[in-house]
Amino acid sequence: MLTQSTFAFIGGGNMATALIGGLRKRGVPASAIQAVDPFADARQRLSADFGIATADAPHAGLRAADVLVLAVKPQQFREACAALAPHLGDSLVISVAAGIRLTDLSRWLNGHSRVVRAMPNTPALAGMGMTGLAGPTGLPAADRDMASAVANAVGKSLWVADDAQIDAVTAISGSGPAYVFYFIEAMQRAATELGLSAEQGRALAVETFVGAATLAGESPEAVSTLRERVTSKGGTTYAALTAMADAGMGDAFVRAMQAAAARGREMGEEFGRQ
Ligand SMILES: NC(=O)C1=CN([C@@H]2O[C@H](COP(=O)(O)OP(=O)(O)OC[C@H]3O[C@@H](n4cnc5c(N)ncnc54)[C@H](OP(=O)(O)O)[C@@H]3O)[C@@H](O)[C@H]2O)C=CC1
Ligand SMILES: O=C(O)[C@@H]1CCC=N1
Repeated sequence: MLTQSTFAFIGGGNMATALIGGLRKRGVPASAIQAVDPFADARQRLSADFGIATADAPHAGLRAADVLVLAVKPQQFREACAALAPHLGDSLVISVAAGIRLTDLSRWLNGHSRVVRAMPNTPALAGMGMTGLAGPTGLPAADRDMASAVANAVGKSLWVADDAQIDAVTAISGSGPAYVFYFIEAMQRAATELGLSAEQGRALAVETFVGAATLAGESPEAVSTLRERVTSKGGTTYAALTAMADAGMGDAFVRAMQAAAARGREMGEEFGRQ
């Protein structure tokens, strides 16, 4: 499916780079991918890394794209749609922007209905992304399959029932890598305070995340059971988890994700009002 199709990216930053890299790895030829970005450095990097054609503004050639991926910042989104609209053909349009609602995306593209809202994450750069997807009622099955295939080129994906749930996906897995990095940083700091080097701390923390996440992914057991199995009675893990509970970390963590989801909804209002 992917190798028979043509792709255009509007915005050539982090997310576009991850997705273009994934498509190339899946065998999509460079000649089937193009990108638009006003930033000369971004264009140069994309041509050097992937050998794809780039342009500084939307143009008639975009009509030929089977799939158009909108990967600009939410603040730049409406303007990017306005510039794209005169050159939009019948492409499937996939937006990866946080907060931007499907109804606004469609409205800004003059009622275009072949639209999908996607929320990937930066592990996509390592081919281990997780992407949430939502589409309008009546989205053709072929468009759903294509959006899944694009997302799966950089990892895994799941569909949610409606657009609003993408704000929840954003709070959990879209922003999620930052929470993991935050914990790795804290573990690294603790390691140095406990007499290990920063490099040793990083290696221990990273491998622990990789190992624990792999175990949780492979095991049919509840995650709480996996946690309990580490926690020997009266032992070190119990001491650590008690300190975390005393500090209210679990609740604080849930509140943090509620704040992220609320910000996503707020961005939808803020940028969708225009
Ligand atoms: N980073 C992340 O973890 C995730 C990000 N996202 C979403 O992905 C989107 C892109 O994020 P990211 O890749 O990190 O951002 P970047 O800033 O890396 O990339 C955006 C690029 O788009 C360019 N641009 C600005 N205006 C236009 C325009 N009108 N037409 C074409 N290109 C334009 C920017 O140029 P310039 O720099 O000159 O403005 C920049 O090069 C955002 O909407 C974000 O919400 C989704 C999931 C995760
Ligand atoms: O912080 C943000 O708004 C974007 C969306 C998910 C990750 N980064």
